[in-house]
Amino acid sequence: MGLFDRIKKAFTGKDEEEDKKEQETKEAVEGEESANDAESEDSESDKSENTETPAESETENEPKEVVEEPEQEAKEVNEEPAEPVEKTEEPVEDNTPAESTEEPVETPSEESQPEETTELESESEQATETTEESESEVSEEPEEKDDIKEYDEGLKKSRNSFGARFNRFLANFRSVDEEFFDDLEELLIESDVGYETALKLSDELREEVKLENVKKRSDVSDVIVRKLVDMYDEEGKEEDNSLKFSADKTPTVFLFVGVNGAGKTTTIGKLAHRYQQEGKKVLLAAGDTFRAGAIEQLQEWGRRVNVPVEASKPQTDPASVVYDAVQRAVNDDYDILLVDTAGRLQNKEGLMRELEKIKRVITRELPDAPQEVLLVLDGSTGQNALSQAKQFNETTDVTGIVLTKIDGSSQGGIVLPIRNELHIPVKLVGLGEQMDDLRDFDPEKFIYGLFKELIVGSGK
Ligand SMILES: Nc1nc2c(ncn2[C@@H]2O[C@H](COP(=O)(O)OP(=O)(O)OP(=O)(O)O)[C@@H](O)[C@H]2O)c(=O)[nH]1
Repeated sequence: MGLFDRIKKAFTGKDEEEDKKEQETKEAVEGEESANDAESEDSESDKSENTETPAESETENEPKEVVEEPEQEAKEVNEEPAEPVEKTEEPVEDNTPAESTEEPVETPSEESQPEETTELESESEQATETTEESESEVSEEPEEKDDIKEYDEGLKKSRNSFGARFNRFLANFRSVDEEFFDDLEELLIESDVGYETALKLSDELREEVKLENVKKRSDVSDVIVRKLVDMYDEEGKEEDNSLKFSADKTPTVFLFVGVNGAGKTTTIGKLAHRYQQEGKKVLLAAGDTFRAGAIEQLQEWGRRVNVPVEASKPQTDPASVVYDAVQRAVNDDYDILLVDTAGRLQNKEGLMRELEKIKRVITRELPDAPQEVLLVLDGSTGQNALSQAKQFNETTDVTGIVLTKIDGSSQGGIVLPIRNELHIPVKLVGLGEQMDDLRDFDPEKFIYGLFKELIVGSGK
């Protein structure tokens, strides 16, 4: 089952096939009803014969109920989107292996990442065993529920912005012709799904739309959103969104790169808080010795979350600060070292050389480190974030992306080209400025947050 259907089934209890069947039943019933009406108009005497035939009167009554039921169900789901959290267990169950089973069992990551995995796995089991009871069970797992809610709220602006564009596009829909595909490409490019993705999608849709014989507005909407969601799902089959940790007792090192103001220091502060709360020994390294104030900013975060910072004077060689930090992390048995770096130097080449040097220093001391080179991108900058990612990726071995400032941004759709065109996994998402506002990236919840009305409400 594709992601579109998994989300749909999770929130409405039925997939596209079931939906289609109901639609057909409904149309059949309506057809039958109008045929019956015509018959009864034709002849008053026939009317008595019809009502006497039990088989016919049954078919007239039964399907009517089938049609009414789902409509009501869908209404409820649309009105209270955050409620059916228990139902999200199903898509998560389908996708979990791709995301989390690859994590090495012995690594410390077990303590952070798999917390969710275990929770989701046990939820899945419960789901198959006791679907009826799960509503009350979910209330005992507020963390999961809050997580969905945060994605839901954080992506509201992105969702509304795409939804508004999409509705305008649908309002103009007359028939599936060349103008339709031109408008579709424009819509997708405007919506930041990425140029290549937009063209690929519209090409694939040409075929699919023909095959599926799309005529109605709701069909068009369904086919487009399904394709968008399933293409994203498909492109991510090999993607591992979990953070990697040291496989032995040596410290794990995460190196943070990205342009000024993207949110590196804030993300480091949030992560330090997370691992500190989990009982890990965390050290920060102030590797941005270039920007005035950057060291103090990191030290301020260190004080807030009660984590030490290895720092030196401004303008010192950042590689030497990082060297000191690695030595300290090894000698004092730290679990995690988070390294801040400069977002800008005199020129791009200089910056990239500096990053390479920092990386070499780390690897010389700890051959398996850094376990992650995390590129921090300001998610609210849309296409700009995408081109930054392309540039960084050309010169630095980026292992994952942190997408910040998704809260209040209308550019959440940027996750689509990041995956479809760059193939770098998003690993963390910033959903606010506070220390708790950082989430492990969950592609399914993110996609639900982006398109929920268009998926859940599709075909209605
Ligand atoms: N709303 C929101 N704001 C964020 C988020 N992450 C960071 N910010 C804000 O973005 C601004 C810049 O963040 P920094 O962490 O200083 O960015 P930086 O990449 O370290 O910047 P430099 O130190 O200049 O290289 C700050 O005001 C943060 O509070 C987020 O997820 N959501």
